[in-house]
Amino acid sequence: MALADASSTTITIERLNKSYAELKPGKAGSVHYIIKDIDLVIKGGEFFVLLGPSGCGKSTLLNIIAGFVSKSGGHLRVGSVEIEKPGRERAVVFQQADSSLFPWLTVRQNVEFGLKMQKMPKERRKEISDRFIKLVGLFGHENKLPRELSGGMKQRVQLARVLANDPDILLMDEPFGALDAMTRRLMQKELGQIWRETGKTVIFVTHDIQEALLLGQRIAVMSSGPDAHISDIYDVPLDYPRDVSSREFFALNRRIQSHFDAELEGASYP
Ligand SMILES: Nc1ncnc2c1ncn2[C@@H]1O[C@H](COP(=O)(O)OP(=O)(O)OP(=O)(O)O)[C@@H](O)[C@H]1O
Repeated sequence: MALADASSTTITIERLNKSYAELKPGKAGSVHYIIKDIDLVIKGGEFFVLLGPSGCGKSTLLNIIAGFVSKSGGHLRVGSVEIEKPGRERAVVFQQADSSLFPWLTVRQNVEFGLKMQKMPKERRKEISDRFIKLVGLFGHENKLPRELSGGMKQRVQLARVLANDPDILLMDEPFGALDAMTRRLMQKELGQIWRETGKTVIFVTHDIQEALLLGQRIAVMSSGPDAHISDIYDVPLDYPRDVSSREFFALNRRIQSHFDAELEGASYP
């Protein structure tokens, strides 16, 4: 895999808004903002984490970057190109693999799907799928159908398929949220290694502070919605692989936790 050119994969977000028409009685005709006036620059090659409480708008922001959801205002550029729709340089790994895998295709056929669409010759496709099937630890399972796999294995197929397509930008929406603790840790390690090897830009959504600290170079904390915005950005100046038991890790964890505690104080569900 070639290292991506950093400037062409820098993501620039300016005063980005997403609003929907208000449906509550008495408010018809007005709009409510899910996210409001978000400004961010995510550098090419960066591992960037979006951290925030459930329902704050993380997936909405990620889906706008993916081009699946339209923005209501502001700007979003990859390199110098304004983004309005999905593109091959961006790929999404979803929280649930089930909705993204083709149930009638084997593991190998799922991984090779995008390459086949590009009309890549069979031998080259096999070389690539072999590499990523091995990388995610599914060697020996390549002829199984999704229904014959565990949840964690399906999630790994999804990751292998996305990586096989070699996008410059990986958009990951709580991709390990449904996995057991051990598989989750393994996948986090694999992802960290892949990122270090390839220089891809990664935007990783999570609500887990420890996961954010294990993976991210920077962690953007989103405020709880409505009108969600980036309330703070933390640099994580720790070497990889990170040691959860180190004093620095623990201190950062506590700092971010107290950020949330302060936000939660006085907050209530609508
Ligand atoms: N099509 C829509 N119409 C109206 N409101 C929507 C729509 N899609 C999402 N929302 C609202 O936007 C808010 C943010 O949702 P989003 O899925 O982005 O949050 P999230 O931070 O990813 O949550 P979680 O961590 O639970 O997945 C929620 O209040 C949700 O109800």
